[in-house]
Amino acid sequence: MDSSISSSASLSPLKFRCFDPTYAYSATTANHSRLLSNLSPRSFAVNSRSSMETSENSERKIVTGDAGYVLEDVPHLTDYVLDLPTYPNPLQDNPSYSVVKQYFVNLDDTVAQKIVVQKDGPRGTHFRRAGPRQKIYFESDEVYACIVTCGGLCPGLNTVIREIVCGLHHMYGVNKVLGIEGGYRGFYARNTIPLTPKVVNYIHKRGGTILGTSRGGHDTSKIVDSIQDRGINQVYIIGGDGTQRGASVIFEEIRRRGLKVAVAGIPKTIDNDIPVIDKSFGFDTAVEEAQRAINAAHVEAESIENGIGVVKLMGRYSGFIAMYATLASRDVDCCLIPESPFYLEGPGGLLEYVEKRLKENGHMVIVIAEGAGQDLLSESKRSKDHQDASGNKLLQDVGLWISQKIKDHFAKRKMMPINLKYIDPTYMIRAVPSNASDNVYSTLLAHSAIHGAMAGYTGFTVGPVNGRHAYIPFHRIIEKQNKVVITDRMWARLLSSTNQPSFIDPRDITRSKREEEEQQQQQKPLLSGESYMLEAEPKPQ
Ligand SMILES: Nc1ncnc2c1ncn2[C@@H]1O[C@H](COP(=O)(O)OP(=O)(O)OP(=O)(O)O)[C@@H](O)[C@H]1O
Ligand SMILES: O=P(O)(O)OC[C@H]1O[C@](O)(CO)[C@@H](O)[C@@H]1O
Ligand SMILES: [Mg+2]
Repeated sequence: MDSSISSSASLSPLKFRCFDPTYAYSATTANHSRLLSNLSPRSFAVNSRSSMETSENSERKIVTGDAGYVLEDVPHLTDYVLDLPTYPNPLQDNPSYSVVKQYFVNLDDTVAQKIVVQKDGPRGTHFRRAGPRQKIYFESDEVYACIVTCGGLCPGLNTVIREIVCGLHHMYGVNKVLGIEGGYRGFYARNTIPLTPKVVNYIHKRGGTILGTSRGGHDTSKIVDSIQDRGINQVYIIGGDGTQRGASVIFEEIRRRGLKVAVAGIPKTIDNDIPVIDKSFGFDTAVEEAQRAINAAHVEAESIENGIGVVKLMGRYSGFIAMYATLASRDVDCCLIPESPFYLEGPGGLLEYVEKRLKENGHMVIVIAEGAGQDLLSESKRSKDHQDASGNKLLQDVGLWISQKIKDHFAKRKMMPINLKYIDPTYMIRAVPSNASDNVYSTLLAHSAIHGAMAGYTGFTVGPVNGRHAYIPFHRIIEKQNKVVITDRMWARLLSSTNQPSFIDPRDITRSKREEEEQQQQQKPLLSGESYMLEAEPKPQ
């Protein structure tokens, strides 16, 4: 019996559920049929809920247990490839690792998404714990891996590349790793780079990605053709939400073709906008670097009468960098993020607050995330929607816009001369090498991805959930974005540290809370099993 099955089967009593009828095809094939034959036929329940946005065929492997326990499992090669042989994990003979007690992850280990629980509350969603398994599905000399980086830059990309190459080599004796140049389109339109531990030895000290990156150019069948033609059987895809969507489609096509190819996603996003995981690599480095710009803005503002420093930071839809840099700095008087609407004119508006701060303090610092206030800009400039090659909305420069608005306000009113300095460090923050903690974090992500692929898991993104690395099915990563919740304590801490007005109409707070509650309600059936057409019966003991 293969590892995924034994692990699932031992979580008894179990209820197997899926959300898409296409699951039936894999359930009746390969090893899963053996597992399912051990369960009551009624335990196979189908729900009419629509499948995820980008991959219509996506299946969801849901295992339920006692007390509202739910495992949102990831696919395994044995779901659709028949009779795959297994091999002992070479790590057990590795001098560095073999001394570790219980080095291999217990097949039943799962990681809880919700760790604050009540006595009688449901245990909630869990994910399969990441880490090395005793049995693996690839022999060392059989593996032909490739790595691709897509989307915008992020500190730590080179570290992840380095650690995939070195991890595969040192832990599993894999020598064939190919770097795909220039993002997804590199699979079919660019050269490849053979990657060895020697080639990647020093790359973690450099910013960017040695492989290059791009937006757009995702042609699924050409990409999978290239994977198939080259004989690649492990695909490591490093990128943000768009990239993970692309990875999900690639995985679906690979499964459709029945290929023994593991697809592992490593989440990269400087904006920290990927849900489920604790945080993304490079985020700490970005916040640290952002603080240097805030310090400069503060020094400039403080040194001159009525000085105003404006710093624009990245954050297209999520203002995490701005929020954390502001909280860390304590020199910021106002932080504006996409999640928190604001207005300029009138009582309680931004301009009134700027006047107040200058009168009280003689200077002020404003941090603004690039996605903040875009509705105001669009109104004033009547701009058309422009998109980048991946379909992401191109933003207007809110930093320049707000600086001009503040200048115009004080000029018009002839009340006090101001000195405004606008600093835009956005790309400087992205292009630096990762700091020490992001380097270690990136290493763990790379290793978790390798262990997962070697153990035959596929169609997953790896990342820490409450501090423990887990394998998360693609659909959970791409179904929504991680955003700052402005009704949470962290944003309240920020408001209290800057003393800025919340700029929010109390009615908006009520609406936001209601939306959150509704969202939780929508998820409830998944946790409690209420919406399933057939209720599963526990396996007879
Ligand atoms: N829905 C999708 N289906 C297939 N491919 C996609 C999809 N969305 C995006 N991609 C591809 O993923 C790659 C990266 O996407 P995108 O430019 O949005 O960056 P990202 O991965 O979200 O990173 P970031 O936004 O953090 O810079 C692009 O090559 C794009 O074509
Ligand atoms: O200019 P580029 O490379 O398209 O990237 C800009 C975007 O990439 C990000 O860094 C990540 O999504 C955003 O914060 C930013 O809007
Ligand atoms: Mg993105």
